[in-house]
Amino acid sequence: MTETVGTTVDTAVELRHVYKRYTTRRSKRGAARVVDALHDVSLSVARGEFVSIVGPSGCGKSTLLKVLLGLTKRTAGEVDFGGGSRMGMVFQQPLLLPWRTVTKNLLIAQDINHRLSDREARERAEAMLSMLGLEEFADRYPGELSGGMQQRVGIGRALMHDPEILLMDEPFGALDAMTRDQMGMDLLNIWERDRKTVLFVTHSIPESVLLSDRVVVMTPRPGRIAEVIDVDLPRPRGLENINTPEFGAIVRRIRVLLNSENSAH
Ligand SMILES: Nc1ncnc2c1ncn2[C@@H]1O[C@H](COP(=O)(O)OP(=O)(O)OP(=O)(O)O)[C@@H](O)[C@H]1O
Repeated sequence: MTETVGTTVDTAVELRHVYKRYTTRRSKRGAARVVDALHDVSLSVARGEFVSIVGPSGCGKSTLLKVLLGLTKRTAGEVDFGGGSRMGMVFQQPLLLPWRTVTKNLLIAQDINHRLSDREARERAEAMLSMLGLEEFADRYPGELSGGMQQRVGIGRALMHDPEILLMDEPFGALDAMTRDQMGMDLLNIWERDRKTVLFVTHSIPESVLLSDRVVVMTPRPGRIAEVIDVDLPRPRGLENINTPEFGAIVRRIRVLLNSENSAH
């Protein structure tokens, strides 16, 4: 591994002392409202690493992803992308266009920027559908798919342009518990294949432990990093891991951390 100053070439993204303050416009009577969403966040994510972010509602998890995406400007600090900054984003809702078929939904970005030849794009969409187990649904419309299938299309769409980093904001939050577990396993399978760097926001501590190499635990607003927990459970992992004492111990540790951070405020 070649070292450069501060980062290694194997760093996918590094945040250094990142702050985000939202300032809402002054209303007729009141003063401008200020919300400190991120406070001195420093984090280095290695290429191919799966990192989850957990923390209480409103602590700045989505803001962190938005800062990385460039959807919102950080107030201070630095962000470095070591291996390229092409990102794919998956939201809680799959946000598919109901009037386009599954294949055409995968091809949305292609139809806008024509980065690939149409043939290449079509082939990639086909390969994506087969990886997601959705070949038979290529010509169906989103409304004909279950919630889990729709979200799988959402993940496929984010992967279509081979992003260096996959950002996921509560991607399984709208699914029922069983589908959610299954989607976690599907995501792990996809990840085991090409080891994308993943930043995954979730409210579920077991989900974060099952999927991740490390779990970033954040404090209530303004979001700081309370601690980063290593999940050194062997891979490949499966749902049966959840019942092991090692798994339970890590879940408990994160829960205790979140509770103590909550009560400190
Ligand atoms: N565009 C905005 N303008 C003003 N304040 C904002 C804006 N976006 C977010 N905030 C505030 O910043 C704080 C952090 O929000 P954020 O959505 O990042 O939290 P979160 O941890 O993702 O929350 P949740 O878990 O509930 O989704 C919240 O207090 C929120 O109200």
